[in-house]
Amino acid sequence: MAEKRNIFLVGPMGAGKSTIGRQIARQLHLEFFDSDSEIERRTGADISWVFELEGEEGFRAREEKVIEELTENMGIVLATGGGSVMSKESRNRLSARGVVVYLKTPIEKQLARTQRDKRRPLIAEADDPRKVLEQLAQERDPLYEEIADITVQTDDQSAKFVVNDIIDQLESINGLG
Ligand SMILES: Nc1ncnc2c1ncn2[C@@H]1O[C@H](COP(=O)(O)OP(=O)(O)OP(=O)(O)O)[C@@H](O)[C@H]1O
Ligand SMILES: O=C(O)C1=C[C@@H](O)[C@@H](O)[C@H](O)C1
Ligand SMILES: [Mg+2]
Repeated sequence: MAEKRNIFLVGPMGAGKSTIGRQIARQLHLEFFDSDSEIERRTGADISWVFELEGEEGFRAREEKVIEELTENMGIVLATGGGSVMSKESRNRLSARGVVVYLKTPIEKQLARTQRDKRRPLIAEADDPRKVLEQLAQERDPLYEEIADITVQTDDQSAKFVVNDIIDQLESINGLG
């Protein structure tokens, strides 16, 4: 049997990491984790509450710890938070311990997909969410690219199409599929 490797999804807010990660896990019969949900489970508070109480710095420390622990697994799918790649330690752990899938998504789509969601305090409270997303993209795109083994455009493709595309690409990588 092929070795069970991890699949890690990275990319910006609204790229579809949680949605697509969950579907990949279901199709491949792997366990699914989401670093944002894990932080919420452990703290008993939602993401915006953690930001409010502990600041972004406190949230990032929790995120790094969750990624450190979850990447110790074997054979999971992990949807990471959009800013997790800001940590060099997390980038190292993600690229060493699984196949990294980058969901590349234009700002326009990110805006449309994140409109009614309170889980993203960085844009929920911004006067100009577009500008925030542009600044984050400038800073983070090179970091997503740096660790990506597979890059998938999620522009106009349905979540189902993106899931199948990723599974096809995973199958051509040694040890998966
Ligand atoms: N390919 C797609 N086509 C259309 N809608 C999508 C697609 N992928 C995700 N969505 C929708 O976009 C919204 C945001 O997706 P999701 O929460 O999975 O993003 P995310 O990458 O996990 O964001 P975050 O980094 O903030 O956790 C959801 O409502 C989801 O249903
Ligand atoms: O891009 C980001 O910095 C974030 C993305 C979300 O997944 C959450 O982790 C949080 O809202 C911060
Ligand atoms: Mg998510």
